[in-house]
Amino acid sequence: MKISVVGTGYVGLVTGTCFAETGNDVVCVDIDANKVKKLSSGQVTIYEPGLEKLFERNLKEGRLHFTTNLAEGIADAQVIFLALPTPPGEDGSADLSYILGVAEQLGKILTDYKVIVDKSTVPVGTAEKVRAVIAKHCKVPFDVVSNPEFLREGVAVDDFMKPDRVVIGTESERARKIMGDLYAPYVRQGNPVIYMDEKSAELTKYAANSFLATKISFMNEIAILCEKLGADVDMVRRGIGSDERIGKRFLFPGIGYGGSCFPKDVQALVKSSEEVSYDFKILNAVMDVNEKQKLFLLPKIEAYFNNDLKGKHFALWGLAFKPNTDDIREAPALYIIEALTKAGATVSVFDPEAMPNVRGVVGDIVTYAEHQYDSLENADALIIATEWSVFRTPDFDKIKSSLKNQVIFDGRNLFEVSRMQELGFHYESVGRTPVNL
Ligand SMILES: O=c1ccn([C@@H]2O[C@H](COP(=O)(O)OP(=O)(O)O[C@H]3OC[C@@H](O)[C@H](O)[C@H]3O)[C@@H](O)[C@H]2O)c(=O)[nH]1
Repeated sequence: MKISVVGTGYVGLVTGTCFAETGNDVVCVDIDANKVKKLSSGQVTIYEPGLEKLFERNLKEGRLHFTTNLAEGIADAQVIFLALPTPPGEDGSADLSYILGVAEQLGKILTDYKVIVDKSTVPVGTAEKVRAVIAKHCKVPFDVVSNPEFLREGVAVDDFMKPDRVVIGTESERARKIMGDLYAPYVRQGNPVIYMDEKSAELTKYAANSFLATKISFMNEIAILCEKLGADVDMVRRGIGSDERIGKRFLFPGIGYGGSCFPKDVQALVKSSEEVSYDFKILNAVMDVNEKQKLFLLPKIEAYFNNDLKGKHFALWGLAFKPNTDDIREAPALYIIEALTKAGATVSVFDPEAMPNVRGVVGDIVTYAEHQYDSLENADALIIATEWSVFRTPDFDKIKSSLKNQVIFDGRNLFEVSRMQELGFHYESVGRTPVNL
């Protein structure tokens, strides 16, 4: 099929590349001429494991093209995906100006039937707005479909190629047929293509992310209780996770969720609820819990250093909001850096991918270690904020010989408490008994 994808950010580039991978002819459109030049010359503009190989192959085999010219980009397309940013506005509601701006242009240039697909995360009622804007100028028939994306950073290619489900929101039989044909290669393993109305599809995306965020905040509160009651959150997690009604995934406590999706989507859903005079109590609590959880380790660190962090030096392992991405948006590590430096401490950081992005945000208020063990030099303690696999089985002797104190504050429960006891570390984590030396 001939596909056009407008917007080559995270969702757009993964969507375009993965559609080309099953033989579709894909033209990606972006207003950023510099980016289009890079992409056309074979340079992938995001860090995403596994994407580069697919991208290079489909570019080389002529199934993937890039242009800044919208009319050229959609000319032969049967389906046009809108993968444009919907950043939070001042009040937390989603800013639709990019999507409606492109819809306006499409209305003026459509010359034959097209399916226009909202791929971005958009509030309920957006498909209706997109249709109205296009219809203002357009003389030919078209359909608007809501097709939310559920891919996760770090495993985006897998999530797209083998989705748990595909959600298609439209009443049009014609559009349902086209979308069904397009996604058939991705659901061969039997996962469903779920057809529904637009509004339900739009809300499905927010509800999915908000439910996962709720699950995480719930487990983080259980972790707090475990510490107060002397229970072990890892045991509780296994005890409840083996109940199929609860499920094992997204039950890991830690220092809170971050990223470009959960914080924004939970806030946007609360905002949409307020706009219809509904107080979404659970999600307000989820946001509140998560805000506090990002600094969950601070009181532990302050208590260990007698509430005086002035002149203390910390090593911080992990900056990205989660492993396998260089994304630091709403990353708990940034909040920890801010709190420590405000308290007069210094921080030496290490992350396998995200240091350039952090340097762009906080500059030189921290030092950037060449290697994870370099960050430990003369540090009073090690803090862990992201569960990169490279941190999972470190050289504990090297840690011991580098740190001033054998002290680790672990925000992602990487290590076994009993092992840390054996190794002679003072070890504090999330929802588990601390090892006090
Ligand atoms: O058990 C868990 C799982 C996740 N998390 C945290 O939750 C946050 C989100 O993790 P995800 O893997 O979902 O991150 P992503 O933002 O890439 O994906 C999320 O938003 C985009 C949607 O399309 C995805 O479906 C959704 O998972 C991370 O900060 C992670 O550290 C936990 O704290 N505990």
